[in-house]
Amino acid sequence: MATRLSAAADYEALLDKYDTWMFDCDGVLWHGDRLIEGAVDVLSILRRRKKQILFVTNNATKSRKSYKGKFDTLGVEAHVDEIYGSAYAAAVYISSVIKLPKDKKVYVIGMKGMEEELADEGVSFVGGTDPADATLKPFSLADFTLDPTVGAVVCGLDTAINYTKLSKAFQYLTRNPGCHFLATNEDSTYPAGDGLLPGAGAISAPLRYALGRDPVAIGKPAKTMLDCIQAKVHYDPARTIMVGDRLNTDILFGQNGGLATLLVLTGITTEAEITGPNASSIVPDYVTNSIGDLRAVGR
Ligand SMILES: O=C(O)[C@H](O)[C@H](O)COP(=O)(O)O
Ligand SMILES: [Mg+2]
Repeated sequence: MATRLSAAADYEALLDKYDTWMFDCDGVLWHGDRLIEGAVDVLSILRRRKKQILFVTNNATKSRKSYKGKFDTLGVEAHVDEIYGSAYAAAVYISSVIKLPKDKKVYVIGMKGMEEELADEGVSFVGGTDPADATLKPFSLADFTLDPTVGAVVCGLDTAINYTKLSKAFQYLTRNPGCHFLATNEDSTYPAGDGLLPGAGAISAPLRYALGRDPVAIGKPAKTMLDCIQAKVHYDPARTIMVGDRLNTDILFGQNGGLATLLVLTGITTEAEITGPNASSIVPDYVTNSIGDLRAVGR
């Protein structure tokens, strides 16, 4: 049963209990480019209390560096080594776990962030934001030359998705022997500034259906994301809390990692999913309406 936080003492107790605070981003800190009320104040309270802060997002559209730019633009203190996105985790997985040979490359369905993280990891890639793939012309195999050096396809949120990209990825995954099929994350929806949009999971779904094969998913709730953080940061799981808006990614990720979990209701998960007859089997330790509620502890 989740503990519903409400009194100032509830939030004060949470601050006493946890030293490391992992924050999901979309739906917790912001919607698109619009900060959620109180987010900046709460982060500065945590910093004043000398808490360790990490940002853990499944959004693969930005690299760690470009997320740092977003934080700066929004006036939120953040340091690159505090930011862990699924594009970074996917690039590290390809370079350090799969150990893709240097003469191989990745076919990217995704945006600039994925390309930047692959480049930072020294992984060659094709596709992504290449203008040649950004076409609504019918795809013809007669015009396509298979690149035998493509050893992996990585699929993330791509707001310029089209039939050409899906068809090229399909060719590599069916014709290049051993070609890895990776998804940065599988969120079904994305809490944008003014409402819900299809998420990264909705981008890889056509491929998994056409292939009859599931990708290796890198982001939350997968342990891969936590492995990526643990390789860079020391924290005590017993004194760490994951703050998120989605039960089947953020909260499950925290539970898989032995962390405490705080669900906020400013993003994907609704009240009906945590109470009543159809409540999810994924039960957070704590629930509060918004991250801004932690301002109750005072400065
Ligand atoms: O569709 C996606 O990729 C995700 O919904 C989105 O990026 C979620 O990001 P997060 O809530 O993990 O910050
Ligand atoms: Mg979120």
